[in-house]
Amino acid sequence: MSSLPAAKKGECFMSLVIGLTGGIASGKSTVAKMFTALDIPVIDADVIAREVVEPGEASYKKIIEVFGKDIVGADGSIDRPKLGSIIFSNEEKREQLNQIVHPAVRQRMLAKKETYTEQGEKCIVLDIPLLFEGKLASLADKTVVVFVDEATQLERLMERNQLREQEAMDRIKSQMPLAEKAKLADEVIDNNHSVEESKKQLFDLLKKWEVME
Ligand SMILES: CC(C)(COP(=O)(O)OP(=O)(O)OC[C@H]1O[C@@H](n2cnc3c(N)ncnc32)[C@H](O)[C@@H]1O)[C@@H](O)C(=O)NCCC(=O)NCCS
Ligand SMILES: Nc1ncnc2c1ncn2[C@@H]1O[C@H](COP(=O)(O)OP(=O)(O)OP(=O)(O)O)[C@@H](O)[C@H]1O
Repeated sequence: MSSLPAAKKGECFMSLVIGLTGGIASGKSTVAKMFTALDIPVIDADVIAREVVEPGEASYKKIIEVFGKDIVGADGSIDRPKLGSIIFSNEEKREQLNQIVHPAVRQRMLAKKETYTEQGEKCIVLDIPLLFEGKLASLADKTVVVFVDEATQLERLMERNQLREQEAMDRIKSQMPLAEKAKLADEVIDNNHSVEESKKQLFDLLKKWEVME
């Protein structure tokens, strides 16, 4: 099985843009890797959100203005665990951070998407945890939610990030409930079971959308 080849230069062509979303630790990155393995480009909002707050970036300076110098670690970069512990338990602070970071993320994601479209990619994935919260669904032709029930989400999040239950619940509650996201999506991948089962669901979808043979 393989993904279809990119269009030739100059060929009249539209990319299928898939918005991949879900909740924290629901399995977006796990599914994103399946796209990458098919040579389908994935633009990851979490990666870009790290890039735009590197020292020297405009968002880095704004974060220090709002959250103070204490938010900078010994190496000069933003202390992410510290910033996380502030914003996941305080909605007002979270909103302040979102207002600094999200416009920069959106701009950089759009530029990358444009580049892939110009290269003639048949399918492009935007991996955006806050696709619905940030009203970004219009960037995609199709939306896919990676779904897990809350107990599984909590267990996987605590395990992966070594968090206590309350800290993990704060992070889960800082996002739109996954069941609501599932209702808004075009398609849902049920990731409560094995990774192989999720892969099968993804492949069925890609065949339906004629991205895969
Ligand atoms: C708070 C920060 C410093 C914590 O960094 P950390 O390295 O611990 O986590 P990471 O960035 O890998 O995010 C992990 C997950 O947390 C969730 N998350 C991150 N930011 C937010 C937010 N503002 N609101 C709700 N959920 C969020 C997402 O599901 C994300 O996949 C960081 O997440 C951040 O800068 N967030 C603001 C930017 C943002 O909204 N990023 C999400 C994609 S645009
Ligand atoms: N089907 C599965 N079975 C068991 N473990 C899984 C499954 N899918 C994902 N995981 C594990 O659950 C954790 C969360 O998965 P992943 O990192 O893909 O989620 P995510 O949605 O990208 O998270 P985040 O939004 O926080 O970046 C990881 O430790 C991953 O290995």
